[in-house]
Amino acid sequence: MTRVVAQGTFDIVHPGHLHYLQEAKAMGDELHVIVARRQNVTHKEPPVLSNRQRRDVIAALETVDVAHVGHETDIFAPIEEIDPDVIALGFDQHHDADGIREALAERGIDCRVDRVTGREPRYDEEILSTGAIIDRILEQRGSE
Ligand SMILES: Cc1cc2nc3c(=O)[nH]c(=O)nc-3n(C[C@H](O)[C@H](O)[C@H](O)COP(=O)(O)O)c2cc1C
Ligand SMILES: Nc1ncnc2c1ncn2[C@@H]1O[C@H](COP(=O)(O)OP(=O)(O)OP(=O)(O)O)[C@@H](O)[C@H]1O
Repeated sequence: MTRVVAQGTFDIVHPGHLHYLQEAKAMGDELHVIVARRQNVTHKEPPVLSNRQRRDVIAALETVDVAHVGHETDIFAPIEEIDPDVIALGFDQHHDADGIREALAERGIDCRVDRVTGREPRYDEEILSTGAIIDRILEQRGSE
């Protein structure tokens, strides 16, 4: 049984997220998803939706076996608990795969780190970024 971990913010789910989670699931048999805590999303605008709401939506997806709200301070604490065989990084996740491999080795966690592919829009109106969906909302509703 191969256990895979995926992670991200997942604020307003879109088909790019579905692609990521499907590819991550295809790397093994059981998919766990760590949903980033709002306080740890510091490299972009923090999510609009709460930790729990984002976790609950991800948990309801068919590809996902278990969804967890991430740890407050130590991103490797849930990894130690889940004990995955593979960590699937998203195509544009800012984390450095080698840095993660080093941190895993220091903690004695035996786990592969792979990156999944990105997905391009399949039609004109398809929006594959939460930030772009929020921009569209502000554009269309912001002045109401
Ligand atoms: C292996 C791994 C484990 C993570 N675990 C946590 C965690 O426990 N808690 C958390 O808040 N964020 C965690 N994160 C960070 C977020 O999932 C995420 O990468 C970032 O904060 C959100 O940015 P993104 O949606 O652009 O990837 C983890 C990231 C990685 C790569
Ligand atoms: N178009 C896409 N194709 C493949 N994976 C994607 C796509 N969009 C997002 N992902 C993946 O989903 C995971 C979570 O992404 P995240 O929650 O940061 O969404 P986002 O839409 O990229 O957000 P934002 O637009 O605010 O940067 C990341 O690993 C990311 O690589």
